[in-house]
Amino acid sequence: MHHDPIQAYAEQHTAPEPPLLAQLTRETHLQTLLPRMSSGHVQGRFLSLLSQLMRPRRVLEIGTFCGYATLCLAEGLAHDGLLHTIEIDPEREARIRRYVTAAGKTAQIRLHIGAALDVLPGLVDEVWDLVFIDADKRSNDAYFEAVIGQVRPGGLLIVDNVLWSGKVLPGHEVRKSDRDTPLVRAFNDKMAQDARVEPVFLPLRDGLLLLRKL
Ligand SMILES: C[S@@+](CC[C@H](N)C(=O)[O-])C[C@H]1O[C@@H](n2cnc3c(N)ncnc32)[C@H](O)[C@@H]1O
Repeated sequence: MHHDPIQAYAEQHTAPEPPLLAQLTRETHLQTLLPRMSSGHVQGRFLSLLSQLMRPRRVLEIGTFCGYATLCLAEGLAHDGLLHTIEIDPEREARIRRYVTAAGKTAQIRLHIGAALDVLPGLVDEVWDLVFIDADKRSNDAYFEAVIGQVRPGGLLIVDNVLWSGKVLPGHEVRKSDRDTPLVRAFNDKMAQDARVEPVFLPLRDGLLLLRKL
C-alpha cells in the first residue's frame, strides 16, 4: 500500500485511519478478490471531512463493497441523519452489517441489497445532501440522472474513479472490447458542461469528481 512515496507521505500527514477502518482494510485484503475497490486512508479521511463540514441529514451511497466509504460518510451525519447505501452483491451483506454494528451505526445506516436502478425508485421521497456514486462506472450517467432531481441546491455529489487509471486521457487508445472507458469519458465531459452542477475534478487516487448542485 505504500509503494508510491507521495501516497505514503500523504498518509503520514493525514489524520490517522480509525482502528475499525484499518481492520476493515486488512480483512478486505485478506478476503476479497478486488481490495483496491475499497476507499483507503486518505480518500476515506477526505470523505469524512466533507461529511463533517456538511453535517448531512440524508446521504446516499451507490456501491457499498465492504462499507469503508459508508462508515467515513456517516461520520458527519446530523443527529437525525440517515445514510442509505446500495450494493448489488449479496455476498457483501454480512460483512457490511458486521462493521456497521461494530461502528455503532445500525440506526443511522440503511443497507439495500439490489441493483441501484431497482432500489432508487423506493427512495424517491428523500432529499439528498450528499451523494457518493461508486458502483459500475459505465452507469455513472444513469445514476447521476436518477438522483440529481432529489439533490438539494448546495448539495454535493461525489463520483469516484473518474480518472479510470488514466484511461480517460486523450492520448490513451481505447481497446475495442473496452466499453467502460468511453462512457466514463463521456460522463466527465458532460459534467464539465452541465449547467445543473459546479464541477471540481480532483486527481486524488483514481480521481474524484465533486459536483456542487446549483
Ligand atoms: C468500487 S466498489 C465500492 C467501494 C466503496 N464505495 C468504497 O469506497 O469503499 C463498487 C461496488 O459497486 C457494486 N455494484 C456494481 N454494480 C452495481 C449496481 N448496479 N448496483 C449497486 N451496486 C453495484 C459492486 O458489487 C461493488 O461492490
